Amino acid sequence: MKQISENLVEVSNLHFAYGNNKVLRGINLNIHRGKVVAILGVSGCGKSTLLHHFGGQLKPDSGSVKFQGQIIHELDNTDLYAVRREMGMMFQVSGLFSDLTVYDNLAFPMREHTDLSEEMIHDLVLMKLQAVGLRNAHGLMPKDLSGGMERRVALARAIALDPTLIIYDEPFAGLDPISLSTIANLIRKLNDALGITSVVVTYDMSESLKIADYVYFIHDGVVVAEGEAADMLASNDPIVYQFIHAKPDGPVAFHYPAPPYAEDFL
Ligand SMILES: Nc1ncnc2c1ncn2[C@@H]1O[C@H](COP(=O)(O)OP(=O)(O)OP(=O)(O)O)[C@@H](O)[C@H]1O
Repeated sequence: MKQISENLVEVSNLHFAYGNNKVLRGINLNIHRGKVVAILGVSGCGKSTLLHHFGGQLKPDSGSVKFQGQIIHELDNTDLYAVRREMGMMFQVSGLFSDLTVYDNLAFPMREHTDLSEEMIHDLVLMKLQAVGLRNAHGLMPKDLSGGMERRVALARAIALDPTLIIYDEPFAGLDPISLSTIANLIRKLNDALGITSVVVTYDMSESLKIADYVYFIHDGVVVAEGEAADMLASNDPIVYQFIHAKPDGPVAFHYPAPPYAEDFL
């Protein structure tokens, strides 16, 4: 019998460069089934680039990403398509269709990817909206939603096809503190209620540490620290401390790598 690994996703020694810009320099991390895992790092450290390897939009220069034991970059189109269906995604930009109601935005992936009847889709759409507290907003257009509501609809759409994994890319960006807390709590609640696995990629340390089980800190294309969220909050590790307390000075350099300053003067 095939043994099911505890890890839903395994990233091994992942390297990737855009031309000469080496963004990922040997990332190693695992996403445990059933957990909320946060991947934290400052803007531009390569978080989105890493995520694009999960769905096979980018191919590694070396190393691999495995999803349920399958090496993503070795899959043919049919298998890659099947894997992507198991991954729900929610991005900072909601990506809702502006000319469709909330209901139709949610029904869209179901109509597109399943043979379910309209009656069944109706029940499922309302169930997903209920899960994010917006059942009665089904008739609204995206322009009528607040930023927080729009993010919740996007979340409902991310779970439309009952994914195994949900990937959140900067889910808290641009939200007021109350909406931000609502989204954070929903990420945790949905993860546990639906028995799924969640990856939250963000620069928002405080909110993600509140809801994550495990945390990876990324800097300069490698994992520089990792651990249980509760341990990270109490950690004296200088790198972790600098990240969590947003200190501009510390082991993580403020300056872009450069030769000594004096060398730039003639
Ligand atoms: N399509 C691309 N072509 C060339 N360079 C890119 C491309 N996408 C990203 N980069 C570069 O790769 C680096 C990492 O970008 P990435 O978007 O992965 O970081 P990030 O941590 O997700 O940042 P942010 O939070 O600001 O989105 C940056 O230096 C960026 O300029």
